[in-house]
Amino acid sequence: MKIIFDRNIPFVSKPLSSIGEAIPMTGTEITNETVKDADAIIIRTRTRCDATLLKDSKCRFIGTATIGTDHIDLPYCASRGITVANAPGCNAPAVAQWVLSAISTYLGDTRSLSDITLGVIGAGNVGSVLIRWAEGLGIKTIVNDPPLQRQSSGSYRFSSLSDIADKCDVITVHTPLTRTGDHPTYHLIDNSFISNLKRRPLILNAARGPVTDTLALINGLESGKISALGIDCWEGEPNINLQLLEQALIATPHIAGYSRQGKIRASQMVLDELSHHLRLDIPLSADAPSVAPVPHRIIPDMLNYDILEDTRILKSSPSLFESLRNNYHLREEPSL
Ligand SMILES: NC(=O)c1ccc[n+]([C@@H]2O[C@H](COP(=O)([O-])OP(=O)(O)OC[C@H]3O[C@@H](n4cnc5c(N)ncnc54)[C@H](O)[C@@H]3O)[C@@H](O)[C@H]2O)c1
Ligand SMILES: O=C(O)[C@H](O)[C@H](O)COP(=O)(O)O
Repeated sequence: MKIIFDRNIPFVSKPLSSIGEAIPMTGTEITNETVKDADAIIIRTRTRCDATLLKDSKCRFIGTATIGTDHIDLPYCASRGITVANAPGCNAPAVAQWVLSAISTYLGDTRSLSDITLGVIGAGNVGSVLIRWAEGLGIKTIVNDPPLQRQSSGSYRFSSLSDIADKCDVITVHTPLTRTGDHPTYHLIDNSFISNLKRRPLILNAARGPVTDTLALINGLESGKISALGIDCWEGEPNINLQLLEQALIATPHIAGYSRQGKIRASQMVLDELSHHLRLDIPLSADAPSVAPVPHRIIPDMLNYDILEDTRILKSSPSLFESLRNNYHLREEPSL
């Protein structure tokens, strides 16, 4: 059994070595040539899994230690009988921590959290933790999620995007990146949405860069329709738009989900899925300490994340985008 894994995924090396030849590689070393004779690969968002990578490979399992799967050509994998597993929700609390820290930083001492209305677009794993924590902190929330609404889930009172544009002081996106289907999210936040904003909101993107249109964000800031931006996910990463970087209040190198707990959960989830795929009697266990349950509610003191320090570092060294991610100190999530 040969398994190739991204060397930046913590806590998997030992367990994988216990079941076969486990080879660590950087995301860019994982190529068609190197995966040809691999049975399984364990990757991050930095390895694009499509025909170019997988053609003529014997790989039948892809585990991505991430929430997002937009770097994987799912139809192609299905057509080749390749099982794909991700880590749903693994780092949702870390992203919620990033959003609430961004909002606190934006408000400073001038307004309190209970003064604002937060628009959450996408109420899945990340959005739902964020909504619960935000409401516990006294923030009013307005939720938009047409696919969830269509399933007539009773969890939220759903609103339209135009309601969000009308009523929100902060707007944050937590959708997958999709280009097809009934509700595509590519450039969901575009010139037309921004032209309808009524309250000069802070706009946050810790989902995927192309969910917001970079030029529309810059125009919105310059025209005064938007009062500030917080960007963790960028179009064209790692070659990000330097004007957007300069103008954003919060600017981080796609590390909103980078908590110690999130990484442990992600590693354990992909190992569980690999165990299932291989029908191992004893599931693989991540070589990591256990993680406390996610708190139902948090208090402001539990946010304790200096998002401006991460912003300062990226603004001073944008060309190090990828290396800042690879060497990021893993944050502690809010915990009781
Ligand atoms: N910045 C980071 O480090 C980081 C970390 C984790 C996840 N993410 C990204 O955050 C996003 C959300 O992750 P998640 O785990 O909550 O995903 P999820 O699949 O659990 O939830 C996404 C929600 O978005 C909704 N949605 C889909 N299309 C929509 C549309 N057009 N308008 C409104 N809502 C729509 C879905 O119905 C779903 O409820 C993903 O893009 C993921 O890749 C980023
Ligand atoms: O999809 C996710 O889970 C996040 O975007 C994740 O934090 C990206 O992590 P990476 O690919 O850098 O490990």
